Amino acid sequence: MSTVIRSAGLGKKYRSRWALSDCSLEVPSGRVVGLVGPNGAGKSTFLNLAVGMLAPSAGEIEVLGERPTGRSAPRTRVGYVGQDTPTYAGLSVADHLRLGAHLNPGWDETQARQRVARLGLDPKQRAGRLSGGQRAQLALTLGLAKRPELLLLDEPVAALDPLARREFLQDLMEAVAEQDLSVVLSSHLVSDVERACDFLIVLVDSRVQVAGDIEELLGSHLRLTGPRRDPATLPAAQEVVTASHTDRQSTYVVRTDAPVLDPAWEVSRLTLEDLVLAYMSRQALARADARPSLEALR
Ligand SMILES: Nc1ncnc2c1ncn2[C@@H]1O[C@H](COP(=O)(O)OP(=O)(O)OP(=O)(O)O)[C@@H](O)[C@H]1O
Repeated sequence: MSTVIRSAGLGKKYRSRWALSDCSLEVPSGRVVGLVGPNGAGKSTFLNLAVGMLAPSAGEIEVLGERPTGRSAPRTRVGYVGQDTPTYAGLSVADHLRLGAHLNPGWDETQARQRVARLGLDPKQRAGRLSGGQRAQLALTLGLAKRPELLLLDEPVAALDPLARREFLQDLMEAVAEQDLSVVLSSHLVSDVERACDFLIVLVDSRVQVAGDIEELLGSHLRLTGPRRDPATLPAAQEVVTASHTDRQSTYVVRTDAPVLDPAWEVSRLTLEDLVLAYMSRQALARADARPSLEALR
């Protein structure tokens, strides 16, 4: 398996506050990676470090085998579309395509033109006169036509209407299949991740909570419901992600590779949303310093 992003102990600090801390990851190539987390979790910070717009305060990051801020940074091999869908207000759609062709050795003119036509964007229209969603589409078109090996997208679909969003994710999956492309996209929407992604990173409070192949993660997480039970009595092979209790009943989300043999438990699988929410609420509990003791969670 080759790796497109590798980070070890990566961190970024603003004054005394860590925007990203202790991030150690290996992102495999040829995947569409969903980077999910609440506002302020550190998603943009991670993407900015990967594209070389920020330098780490701690640890290191390699993208396509190179340091993103170094001399041999793979700038032409990495596409990036930021949250603010960067376009030049005074330039027309056609000007943007010309600029893209000028700046990028691997520029795919046909793809860019076809996409602009399919989206119904007027080549003569200035970017400043496009709607927010149209500007986002233009920025995404530029990102794809660059034909990067790795495409980093920060909230790419936030400004798009539901149909446009679905079509864009479809385009992305086709590009991955046809162009030998890897993608990391940040999103608040688990439904988008579910539709397009096969690898998940959950980031909360500047820390990676869980990362891995989505099918494997869904296969190794279970919900156990049964008679009320203290977490200390669970087998060591069952890592507790979340726990909640009523007077008589306990519900755990556990990570385990071993089968659950205890007949007292009703065992069920998680949806991707359940999984993401479990890791988010675990971190929220840790933040509130409410360890999952039976009393605290009553
Ligand atoms: N330039 C900056 N100066 C100071 N703090 C910053 C700066 N940029 C980001 N931060 C802080 O770093 C943390 C992580 O921010 P980041 O933008 O990476 O989060 P995010 O997960 O992308 O959030 P969102 O989903 O809202 O875009 C936040 O607490 C934010 O306030």
